[in-house]
Amino acid sequence: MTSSKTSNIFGRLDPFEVSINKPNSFVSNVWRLRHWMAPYRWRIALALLFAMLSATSAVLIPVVVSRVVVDGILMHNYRTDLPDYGQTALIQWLATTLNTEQIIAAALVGLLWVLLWSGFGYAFRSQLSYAALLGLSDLRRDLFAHVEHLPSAFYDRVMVGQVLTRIANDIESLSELLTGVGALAGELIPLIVAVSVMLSLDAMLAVKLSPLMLFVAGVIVIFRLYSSSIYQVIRATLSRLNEHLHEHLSGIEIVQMSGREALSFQQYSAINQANKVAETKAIMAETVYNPIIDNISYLAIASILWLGGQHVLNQTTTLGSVVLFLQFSDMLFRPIVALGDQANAVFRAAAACERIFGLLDWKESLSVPLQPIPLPEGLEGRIEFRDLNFCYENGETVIRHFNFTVAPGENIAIVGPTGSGKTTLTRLICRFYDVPENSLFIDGIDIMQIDPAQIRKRVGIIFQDFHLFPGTVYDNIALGNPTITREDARKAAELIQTLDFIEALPLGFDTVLEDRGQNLSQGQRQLLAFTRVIALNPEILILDEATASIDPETEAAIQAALVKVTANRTSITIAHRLQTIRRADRIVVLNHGQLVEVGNHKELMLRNGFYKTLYEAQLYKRRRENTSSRLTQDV
Ligand SMILES: Nc1ncnc2c1ncn2[C@@H]1O[C@H](COP(=O)(O)OP(=O)(O)OP(=O)(O)O)[C@@H](O)[C@H]1O
Repeated sequence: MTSSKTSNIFGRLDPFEVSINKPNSFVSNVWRLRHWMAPYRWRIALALLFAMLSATSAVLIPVVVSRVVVDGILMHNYRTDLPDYGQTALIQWLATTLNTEQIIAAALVGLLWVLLWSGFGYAFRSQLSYAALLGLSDLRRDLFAHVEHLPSAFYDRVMVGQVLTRIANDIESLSELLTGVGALAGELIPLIVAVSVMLSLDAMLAVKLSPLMLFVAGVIVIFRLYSSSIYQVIRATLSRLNEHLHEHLSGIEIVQMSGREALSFQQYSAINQANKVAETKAIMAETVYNPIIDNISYLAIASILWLGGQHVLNQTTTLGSVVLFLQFSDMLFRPIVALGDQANAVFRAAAACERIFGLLDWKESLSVPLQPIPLPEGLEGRIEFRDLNFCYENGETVIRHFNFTVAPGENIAIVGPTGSGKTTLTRLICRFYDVPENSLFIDGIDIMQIDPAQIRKRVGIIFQDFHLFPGTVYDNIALGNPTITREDARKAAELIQTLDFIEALPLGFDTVLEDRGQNLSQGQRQLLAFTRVIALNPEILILDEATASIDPETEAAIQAALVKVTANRTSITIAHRLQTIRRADRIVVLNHGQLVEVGNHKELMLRNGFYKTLYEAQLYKRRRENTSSRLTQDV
């Protein structure tokens, strides 16, 4: 029995198609971030404590100036009914202790609060940024671990580049959000402290000023709603510009060969123009917005002088309190403006959260048996297809009623026109996809009852597009498998006749392969791919057109080595060039996913069927190519 394939929360949608317009999802997504931030909660708590201490110090600076210096020292108006948070007593004590004037003591205490304000502010920001960095680095690691285990079917639909940019860019957006929220907390705490001080000094004046704050908040909200749509267009056009650049530069030779430069230029210019229009709108909006915000703060100063002045004349407040209100005006507006400035980061983070968690929640996986049947120690290598039908996600059946048995140790070749299903068959044996139960067996065990990881340890495959990882030659042969020693790698290289070329490299097996083996020739890269699979010593070997890009001399060496490695080992070779598989025990001929003929080369040629037509067509094509290349050389 196998566990059923887990359904995903977005049905058939991809995580990158998920709309961000899901009410409440942002709040719940941000709330979910606590899972990654929780290990750093003490650091966050410490950061918040520093923020409070910084805010308190920030508020005490104006208190010293207004209540002690203006009201007390300059106006001699010591009103004990108004709070001064112990500053008058502290300054008087300091003046007596230092035997100095009160104004000097006030300046020293003011300096102390300035130093504490900046010191605690620095400690708050650094602790919070570090906590965000650690939490998001854990999230990035978890995301990578998750995408690494998503099955091939997922990557058939979603481009790898898309996953990469999502992991990089979306985490960056979250980082902006977390540090932005931290910065906001750093502004909001002084705001709260300032408002409570203002209410305790002159509640009426504070209430009279509140409509102005609401007006500022309204202006900011309207502006940010308008600008967010512009910034969305800017982001979309920028990423399309990048995509266009990437696609056209990576295929620059094809673009130039097919004379597509002008068309490509036109397309790029059109997106660039759309970006320019949006950027211009953004510049216009910002140039109107910034002076408005600046002028609003002057309006606040004027309102405080006007309303506060009346209170001073009525003797309901002191001059020092008005000075304090003036000093606080910046503290009141800065958080509201900062909140507006963070709006874009919040919109970006909302989309990023949606995609990150959409990807993390993507539960697509291969069916894994609850109690897998272990593969026997020494695998015979019998592969049995019983009326196998298979279709990819798009629903079209690509393998139809396929019945065939590969005997232990047999060397099979699969041939057929392009798109006939050759590669698909080999991918099914490697269990990159789920197949219907009781349709594919290895050594008599239904492949759906075997743990996929087990299968991949016992089946070696050389893909058409083999992949070399950053690292040394040895790293690329062993691929982190601790059971493959250097000696194994050496033996494999010897068998496949790659030892000479590896030892000729500057550091032999320790030579670092730059940029996916760009410092090797195509043939050398393919030889390494062969060495890798032979070092693994798999019981079943699959070769997908693996000799396609090797020069005749290297190919001859490989063919000789292959005779050795395929002896007494089940092997399946997909080869487009039919001359290379003439020695196969049996050749399976596929057409439109169906088995049309089976037999060895001789038998199939005698049958005068589909294989013979394919073979002769290829021979004819090859002769024509050779003739035309000879003619070109003669000319
Ligand atoms: N990942 C995929 N998702 C959807 N359809 C696919 C996928 N891979 C292959 N196909 C389709 O399945 C069919 C068989 O493809 P397959 O690659 O197995 O053929 P092939 O015989 O190996 O072709 P070629 O000789 O060109 O490599 C084709 O119609 C192809 O378009």
